[in-house]
Amino acid sequence: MAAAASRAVLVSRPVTFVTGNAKKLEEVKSILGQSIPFQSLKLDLPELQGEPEEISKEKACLAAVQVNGPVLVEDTCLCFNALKGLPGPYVKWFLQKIGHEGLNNLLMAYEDKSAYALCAFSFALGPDVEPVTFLGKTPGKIVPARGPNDFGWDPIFQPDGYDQTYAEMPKEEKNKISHRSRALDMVKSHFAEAGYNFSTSN
Ligand SMILES: O=P(O)(O)OP(=O)(O)OP(=O)(O)OC[C@H]1O[C@@H](n2cnc3c(O)ncnc32)[C@H](O)[C@@H]1O
Ligand SMILES: [Mg+2]
Repeated sequence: MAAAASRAVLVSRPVTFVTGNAKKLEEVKSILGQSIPFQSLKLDLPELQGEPEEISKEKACLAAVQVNGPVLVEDTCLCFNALKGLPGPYVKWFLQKIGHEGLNNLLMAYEDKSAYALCAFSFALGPDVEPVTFLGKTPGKIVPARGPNDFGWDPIFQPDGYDQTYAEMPKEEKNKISHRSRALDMVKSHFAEAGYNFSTSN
């Protein structure tokens, strides 16, 4: 282990975090701080249908071709246990079409309002390199919207152990326990173990 940590792997390009979502980028910046230097690229990548891990991996492959270098992407899901994990990766379209109230109404027929937020980060060193994926999960429940409406489904997701929704929490609090920060903890460990040393001069 100590040997792995002391081995430096020089990578001639900086890591690019590719997303079309400014709010995700804001959170990733504040969670990573200076721990992983990265640049960002605003691109709305096409997304396959399927399991979160596969969608995320495929996004990384497409991003690596566009960037022609190391990329980090993520795909976020909101999964309702009563609906066997749906809407999951399709929550973006549900949110756009039926909103917070519609998402709550999907659970009207069920007593079980439990849900989980899931983030699948994928990292690829470049095109033609198999991406690695890191999953972060935060359990909670779906509630009628409370708090500022500035990021996706934050107002209707109340994490377990809290009486505030993600939207009502101070950002630093959400970032300590969120699906995104849990997945990024694993990304950080992976980078530390691999000993990557990314050039930031590109
Ligand atoms: O370009 P990408 O990175 O794909 O950005 P996106 O906005 O398309 O994001 P996703 O495909 O991952 O779809 C996830 C949906 O969930 C929303 N979302 C993502 N993370 C969230 C979070 O932490 N809290 C609330 N909503 C979130 C996001 O706005 C989308 O509507
Ligand atoms: Mg997307």
